[in-house]
Amino acid sequence: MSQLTEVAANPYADELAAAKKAVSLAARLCQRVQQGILQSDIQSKADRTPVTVADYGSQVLISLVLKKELPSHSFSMVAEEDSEDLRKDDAQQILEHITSLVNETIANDDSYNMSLSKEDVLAALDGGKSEGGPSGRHWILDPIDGTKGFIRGDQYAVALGLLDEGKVVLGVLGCPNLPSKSTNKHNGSSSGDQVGSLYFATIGCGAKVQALEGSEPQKITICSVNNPVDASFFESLEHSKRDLTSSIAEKLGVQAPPVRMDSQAKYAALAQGDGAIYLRFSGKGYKERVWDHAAGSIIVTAGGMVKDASGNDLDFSKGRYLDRDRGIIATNRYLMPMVLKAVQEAIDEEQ
Ligand SMILES: Nc1ncnc2c1ncn2[C@@H]1O[C@H](COP(=O)(O)O)[C@@H](OP(=O)(O)O)[C@H]1O
Ligand SMILES: [Mg+2]
Ligand SMILES: [Mg+2]
Ligand SMILES: [Mg+2]
Repeated sequence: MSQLTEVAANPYADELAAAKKAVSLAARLCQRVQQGILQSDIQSKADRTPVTVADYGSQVLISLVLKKELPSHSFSMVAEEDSEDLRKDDAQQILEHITSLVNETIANDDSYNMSLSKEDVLAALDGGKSEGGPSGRHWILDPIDGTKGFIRGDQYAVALGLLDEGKVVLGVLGCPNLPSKSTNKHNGSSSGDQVGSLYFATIGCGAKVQALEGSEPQKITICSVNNPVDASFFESLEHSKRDLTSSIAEKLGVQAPPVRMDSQAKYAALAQGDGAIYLRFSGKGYKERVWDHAAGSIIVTAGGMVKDASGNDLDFSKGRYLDRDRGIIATNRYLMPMVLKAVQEAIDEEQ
């Protein structure tokens, strides 16, 4: 397809190009930090979850690139991180470190001739405070999803979505440690597959993958397994109710052991057919955030389905939290009815 035809066929072509550029640049910063991560690069947030210099740096770079690439667009972003902790007196050193990481990443890429001050960094972070909602356009950003995996040296994802009138219309997932075909050995490449991929989808245009460093995009397809006995399932390594997911798997007759992986890399792996089902059930009372699912879910729904435990589509139009019934299930259209039935039975038994 010529570039002109592609632009005509995809109303979000400009936004997609900008989002891919932003995520690629942020992923480069993350890769550099992950290779030599130190204890001093990691902080604990008020909710006791970890955040690193790379989470902050990634969010700054992405908001910067989106503004530079789409100067005529109004800018609203719902993002995970903010500047509050970095404005404290004891955070000056880490703020300086983030600022130099961002400036070095920009300098190593020939696109922009600019240098940010610490104040610019703080202001860029606070550009992510939008509440989103049902009207207008809002970027949804998780600058590093799976921070715990990132710190451990495992899977993580840079996840950027676009919400338009309450619907996710575009998603880009940068997965620096995910092989683009087999994720069975998800800590590295075992079969010569490309490691480090950019997955993306725009509404109605299918999902594709390309190398993070740039290559011709390839279509990806979700697996077509229709017998759960032949299916395998993904779950979170850190946040999964394993008694419930194993009960669901047992009811389905799933034989393979669960594949436990951090971050929205699970959505990417599912979308490229590495497994058949993703089950996400976390502890009671935990409210899922939109940035943990926006990009990943549109990459899966290009060929498959993502539902809550009652079989409803996820509703991203309610602000920073996802409005949903318990649990999130992603799979192909053949398995979804069977998985939903098993989910209901397992939940009923649990009560
Ligand atoms: N108790 C909990 N239950 C479910 N998810 C949680 C959680 N605590 C944190 N999370 C979310 O789980 C995300 C990671 O996904 P996964 O569990 O699939 O690796 C985290 O994203 P961040 O790492 O961006 O903070 C965080 O938002
Ligand atoms: Mg976090
Ligand atoms: Mg996250
Ligand atoms: Mg995060």
